[in-house]
Formats: sequence, C-alpha cells, structure tokens
Amino acid sequence: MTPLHALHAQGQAVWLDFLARSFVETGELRRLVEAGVRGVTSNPSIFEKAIAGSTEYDGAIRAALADGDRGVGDLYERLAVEDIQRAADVLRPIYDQTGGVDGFVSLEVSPYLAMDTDATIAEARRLWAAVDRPNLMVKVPGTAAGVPAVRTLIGDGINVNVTLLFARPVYEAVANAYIAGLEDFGAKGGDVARVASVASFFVSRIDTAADALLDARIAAANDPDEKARLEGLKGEIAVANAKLAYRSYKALIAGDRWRVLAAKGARPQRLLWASTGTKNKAYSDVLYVDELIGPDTVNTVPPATLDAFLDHGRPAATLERGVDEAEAALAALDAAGISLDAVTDRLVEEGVALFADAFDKLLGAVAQARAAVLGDRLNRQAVSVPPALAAAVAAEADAWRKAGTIRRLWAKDASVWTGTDEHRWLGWLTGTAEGQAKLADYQAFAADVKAAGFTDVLLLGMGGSSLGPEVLAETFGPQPGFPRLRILDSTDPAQVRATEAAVKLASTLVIVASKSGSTTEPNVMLAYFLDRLRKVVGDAAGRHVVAITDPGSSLEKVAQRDGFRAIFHGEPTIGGRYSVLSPFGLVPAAAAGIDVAQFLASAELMVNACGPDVPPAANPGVQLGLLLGVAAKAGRDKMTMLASRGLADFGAWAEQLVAESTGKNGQAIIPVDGEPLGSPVCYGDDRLFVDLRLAGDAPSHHDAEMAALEKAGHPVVRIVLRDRAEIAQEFFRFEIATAVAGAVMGLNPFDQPDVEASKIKTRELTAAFEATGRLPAETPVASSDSFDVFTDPANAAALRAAGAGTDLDGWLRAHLARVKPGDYVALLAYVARNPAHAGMLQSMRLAVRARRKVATCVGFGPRFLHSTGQAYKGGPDTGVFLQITADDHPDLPVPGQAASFGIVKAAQARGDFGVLAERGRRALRVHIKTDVAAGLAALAAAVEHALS
Ligand SMILES: O=P(O)(O)OC[C@H]1O[C@](O)(CO)[C@@H](O)[C@@H]1O
Ligand SMILES: O=C[C@H](O)[C@H](O)COP(=O)(O)O
Repeated sequence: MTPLHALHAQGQAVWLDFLARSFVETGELRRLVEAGVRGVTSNPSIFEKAIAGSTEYDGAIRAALADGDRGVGDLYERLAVEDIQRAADVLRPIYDQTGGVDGFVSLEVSPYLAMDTDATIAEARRLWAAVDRPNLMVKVPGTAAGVPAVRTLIGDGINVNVTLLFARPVYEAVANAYIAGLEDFGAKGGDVARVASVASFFVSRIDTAADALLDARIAAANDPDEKARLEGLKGEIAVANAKLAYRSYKALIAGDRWRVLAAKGARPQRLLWASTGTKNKAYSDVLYVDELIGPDTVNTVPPATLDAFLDHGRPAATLERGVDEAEAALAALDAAGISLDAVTDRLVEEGVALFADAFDKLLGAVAQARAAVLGDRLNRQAVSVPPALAAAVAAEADAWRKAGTIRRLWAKDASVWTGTDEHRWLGWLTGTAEGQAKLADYQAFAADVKAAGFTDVLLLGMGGSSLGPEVLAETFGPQPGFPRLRILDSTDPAQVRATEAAVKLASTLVIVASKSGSTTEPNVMLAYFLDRLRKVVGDAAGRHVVAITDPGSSLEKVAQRDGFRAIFHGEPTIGGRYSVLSPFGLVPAAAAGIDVAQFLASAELMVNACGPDVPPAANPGVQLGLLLGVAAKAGRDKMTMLASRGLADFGAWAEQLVAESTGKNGQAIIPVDGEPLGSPVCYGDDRLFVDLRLAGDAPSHHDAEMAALEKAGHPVVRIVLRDRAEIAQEFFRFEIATAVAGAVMGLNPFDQPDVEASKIKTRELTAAFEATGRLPAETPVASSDSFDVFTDPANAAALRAAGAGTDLDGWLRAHLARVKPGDYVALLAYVARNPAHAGMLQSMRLAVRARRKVATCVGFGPRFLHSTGQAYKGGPDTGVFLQITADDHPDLPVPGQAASFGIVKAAQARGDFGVLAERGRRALRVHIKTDVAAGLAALAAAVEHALS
C-alpha cells in the first residue's frame, strides 16, 4: 500500500497538479494512476511550462496546420484539448470504478475571461463539448463574475472545478452556487447524481502573502515577545484558513438544502486543496499535505510534492484537529493589524493576473511555433530600433499586453481609440473570412469576365477604391487568359485621354468603384467612359460596366438604371482605405484573373498572426503599429517606405492608409513613398524606415545602405516576402499597424475630417463655374511667359518680407528657405501621372532633400487629395507645399455637365490650396503656362537654382 492509498483510506484523494504531452505519452501518468493518483489538474501556468518550455508540441502544431492555417488561440486549444482528452482516457477507469467520484481531469477557461460571466459560460460550454469526456472538469475562477457562471454551468450538468478560492466567504458563495446549480439542473429533469464539482481552495500562496506582511511587522516591532508571537504565526495562516473552510463545508452538507439533493444522489462539492507545493524552503515540503488530511477532500499536488509525500509524508487525519488553534491564529493575525480579507482579495486579483501572464507567454510561444512551421510562407518582419525608442516601444507593448488591448481591439471596443464611433469601422478585421464565404461569387465573376473575352479592365475610383486595385494590377501583372487591369484616378484631361488610348474600348470592362457613390472623380470618369462606350458598343454599354459601391448609394441606382453587368456591394463597416481585402479589392482581382482563393488564404496567414490571442511581442502587426505610434510621438514621424521594384506600388496604398488614418488634430505619421534610398547624411532624425522586399531581390548595395542607416540610429523595419503574391499579407499587417498606431496616438484612425474641407471649397468653385461659365479670377504674385506664381495674402506677405519679388526664382528661394529640420516638403502636382513627369518631380524632391535634409513627398492631384491630403491639412504644421498646376491643352468635356475635366481639376487644386492657406500652411503654387513636360523641366531647374 502506497502512502496514497493510505491517504485514500482517510477519505482524501490525491490528484496531480501537472500535465504535459510526453508525460501522458510515455505512460508516466498511467504509472502514477496505478500508484494511487486519482485525478489531474491543469492551469494556464502548467500549460505554459509544457508548451512554451519545450519543443514536444512542435509536431502537433505542424499536424494541426497541415490541413490549413489556424488562429493561435485555436491552435493552443487544440493542443490542450488533445492533452486533456488523453489524460481523461487514462483516468477513465478510476472514474468508472469510483462511480464518478474521482478520475477527473481539469481544464481551465481562459484567464482573460475571469471578469466576464457570459464569456466564461460560453467558453466553458465550448470546452465541455470539445473535450467530450464525462470525466472532464472545467475550471472556472471563483471571481465575482465566475461565481454566477458556476451556477449556470452546474445547471447545465457540466462538471466544474472552481479555482482561485482564497477566502472562506467566497468559498461559501461558491458552495451555494453549486447547490443552486444542482437544483436548477434537477428542476430541468437532469440527473443530479452525475454532476461533480470541487472547490479549489488555494493554500500555500496565503502563507507567502501573510508571511511577507508578518515579516514587515516583525521588523517594525520592538518588543521581543511580540516579535516571537508574530514569528509563531508564520507558516500557520494558510492551513488555519483551510481548516476553517472545511468546517464551513461540513456545516453546509449538514444543512437541509443539501439533504434534499443528497437524497437524490447528489454528490457534495468536495474541497480540493490547491497550491499545495511548499514555496518557502524553510517549511516542510509536505506541509500542505500532511496538515490537511480529512474525509471527502482532494489534494492536488505538483510532482515534487507528490514525490516528497511518497517518500516521507504522514498520512494521518489532521484536518479536523486544531480547529480552535486555527481560529486563534487568524484572530492573532487580525490583532496584528493584518487583514486576511485584504490578503485574499489581493491574491484573487494577482491569481488572475498571474494566469493571464502565463497565458500570454503560452500564446506567444504558440504563435512563434506556428510562425516557425509556416516558415517563409509568413512574410518575415525584423525590427531594429535604437535603445531609447526600443525601451519606449517595449513599455507600450507591455502596457498593451497587461490591458489586453489587442483583444479589446478585436472585440471592437471603441475605447481603444477615442471612444467615439470607431466600433462602426472595424469590419475589415473579419473581411477575409467574409471574402472566403463569397469565394464562389468571385470565381463565377472571374469566369464570366473571361468568357466574355474582355481585353482590358479599367477601374475608375479614388483613394481606397483605387489604390488597392492598383497594387494588385502592378504586383500581379497581367494573368494569362484574363484582361489587363488598369486604374484611372485622375481628372487630368491628358491622363484620361492617355488611359482611354491604352485600352481597347470595345472589349473593355469598366469597373466604377466608390463606396459612397458620391465622389466627384469616379462620377465624372464614369460619365465620360459610359458615353464613350455608348459610342463604341451602343446599347451594350451597360454590359461593359460593373459597380462596386455600398448598399443604397446613388451609384447603385445609376448601375440599376443603366443595366450594369454586375453590382457588388461594399461592406459599410469598412472604410475606403481599409477596403482592399473586401469587394473593393477582390472584385478587380477576380476580373484580372488573380486567384482570389489564394490571395485570401495568404491574407489570412497575417490575420491569424495578428489575431486577438497573439500578445504584442509575437504579433507582427501590433509590433509595427506600436513602433509607428511611439516613434511618431517621439518625433520620428516620417514613415519612409522602401520597396523592391515588383512591390513598389504598395507604398502608394500604405500612404493613404497611414496618412488619412493618423493625420489629424495636429498629429500625423507622414508617409514618404518613392524617395530613393540615400546615405545617412540625407536624413534628419525624424525618420523611420520600412523596407519591403522580395526575398533575394535587393540590389547589392541595398543591404549596406540599410545597415548604414541602422548604424546611424534610424529605426528600420525589414519585411521580406518570399513571393510577390504574398503582398496580401502586407495589406492586413499595415491595417492592424495603422489602427494600433492611431490608438497609441490617441486619435480616431477611421475618420478623415479634413478631406471634406477641400471638397467644400471645390464644390463652391465648380458651382461658380456652372453659374458663370468661368472660375473666379485670381491674380498671380509674379508672372512670366512660362509661369504664374500664386499664393494667399499671408504667405505672400511672409515671402515678400523674405525677399520674393517679381520672378519665380525669388519666390521659390524664399519659400524653400522656410524649410527647417523636422519639416517635410510636398510637391503637389496637378498634372498627368506618367513616368516622364514623375521623373522630373523626383529630381526636384532629391534636390530639396540634398540641400535641406528633410523628408520629401510627391503627390499627383487630385489623386493625393484622397490619400495624403488629409495629413497635409489635418496634421502638424511641418509641411512646406509646392503646388504645381498647368494649363490643360486640349481640355476634355465631361458629358452632361458644363465643367470640363480641366475645370474640375483646376477647382480641386484651388480648393486644396485654399484649405492649406486657411490652415496657415506654408504653401506656394506655380502654374505652368507652357507644355507640361517642358514646364516641369524648367521648374526643376528653378528649384535647383533656388536651393543653391
Ligand atoms: O470610395 P469613395 O466613397 O468614392 O471614396 C474615395 C476616397 O475618398 C475618401 O473618402 C476621402 O478622400 C477616401 O477616404 C476614400 O478612399
Ligand atoms: O488547481 C490547481 C492550482 O491551479 C494550483 O494548485 C496552483 O498552485 P500554485 O499556487 O503552486 O501556482
């Protein structure tokens, strides 16, 4: 007979407070069961040690991922459920032999839910069903929120182990919840005899806490007798508290209410001594076993305590001995000014936090193991940050971890941001799942487009409705057998014409994309192309057009009226810049023959990597967002995007996302896209670099240049894609990162308050045009045959005071002299976006960067108005703007309205400038009166000269 059998003879069962996969697989558990162990308990710390502390789960993680990716929480649960099921099967004979008294295995609900009754109930029910073993006990913490959950679960007939019990009154409440739950279950016709429960009363942690308080009193006491008295209480309190809890138990089962249930075969909820591993080495290593032996109890012991007890434990009935002394010890503690209630309250709180910490570690380890299994299928991210910034980011990350902010973000809790309406704009979090659900629709659409023999797809849209599709077009390129996807997001007449010339209109499918349906540009572009299509294909024009728009928009009505080929609805809870993984990206992707299933599967890899269960340290999107937000607050607010050639267009999408989301209330992360990589001397200390690369696709000098930046103390984020198709992942990474950065900056990343201002001004100007046939006159501050220079009175006065006179050079010189460290210079060009124009703007920006060492941005109007424009107006006053406009020869009429494309564009430029001026921004406009390319070349030379 082992000492365990001797204990059992006293009425106490020993369970093991430990579990690990190999422990079951090697037969170790079975051997202990044969030696007398009659149950197993687990908790988040135990799983953390098992899973995070070993590689023994790697194979299981690999197997779990073999049939598709999974979220990290899901993955953990699968491992835990498997372990619990295997242990339950080993213990099943005990359960059967004892008629369901012993033989249980406990699995704890997520510690994150400890303060949420409904969530605890839901999770316990889910685990009960998932494990699907009668000898499971679901562990529920005995917190204020946990106690009502106990009643409900028992009322369902689910076995419950109530954990984290320290205080006797709480234990009594739990015992009553058990009785009430059984009554409920019985009233529903349930067999109360088959429900089991234990109340896990924690022991050693009480001594650890009480002893520390006693030590402080002892140190402060002068009287040697008092010191001795206090010393005598050390190591006594936990056992005393437990003994009195047992007295309460006995009283409860002697009560009438219990007798009624007992008569129906109900089994008492036994007290289970938990936390019985000795923490203080000065005490006996079997203290919390030897002292608590009594009938109808359980003691769950860690392996070391079990070994010690098997070696030298004393299986004598002790539990009901010394109850008076126990009372006296607790009274003495109270007399010493130590409140046991305060101790036990704190222990519950700490207990929840400790298990949550362990769970964080555990999920972080699972996330890492998942990432290792996925290998380069998951785009890699490496962050290199100077020490002070790294410390600030780590502190923020820890605050996020402790507060569970990622879970709150995923739970759409607006208080993560400003507590206004953010919860209404988070549909993108689950967008990929919805895309998967509608896969067949996308595939059918792709087949339809292919069968119809279209040669081109022309997408008309702005900002979020065009930038994502443009990345797809550029990154994936034309797909065999499918039409080529092109994007038009301009009102520049030359650009509209060039786009028209690039497609075969008779076999072009036009996709008009506008969430609101009321944006000017897509509407005028649609009017133009519908008219052109009617001329080319007659009544079949509608069959050449597809609309993507939010339900009920004016565009939807037009689409219905004109018999469009298809109408796809956007999701109203997804804002434009977060919409690429919704129909706004997926419809053009399908039309262009991009494999939507594969695209979504790739995106989901990142969705899962950034999921609610992945703590900040292992969560790539959150990590990036915390860095962006913390860096911006510390003055490194110029997110400089570098990219492999094949991925170059991604920056334009990220620009809108980041600028429109964070550029408001005088704050912003200013995205810098398309600026070539330079040596450290080119940069001020306001930069953060994000380097997006295709594996193996870096020019030889690139790594050395990046390393030099790193060495110079700039934060560098390196993201590597094994294949360009994996760009899908980056959309989601950056969406999460932007939302997180917005939270760190304390703003609402889902509105765009300052875009509307320039729209209003533009509308006023076009209304004036419609009424008078001309835009209001304006007077240049300087003029030549080639250029007119315009600005508002305040800028004009400042620049004149700085020496500007009658020629362009003086104005440019004075304007660019205002640029100071930490500023950025933005070239806002309302001209056709083509390589020749872009090249000249690049040379201007590089001249500025070389001379002023500031960040430089280039935007084509009106495209940038729906992107970086928000930050330029709503962000900090660090922008220096050079707006470039040009005469449009020839102009292009918009069918059905007086204002031509050229007039619309001119009104947009003037509206934009008006708002910049109104906000007191440093802004100058140069209007090219000659041929645009020649004018840009001359302007580039003038800028160079003005900087010299
Ligand atoms: O899809 P819509 O409604 O036409 O909007 C286009 C773009 O205009 C904005 O609303 C403002 O610029 C962007 O946020 C948006 O992506
Ligand atoms: O159910 C078991 C408890 O979770 C465990 O005994 C806690 O023990 P500890 O205080 O040693 O962490």
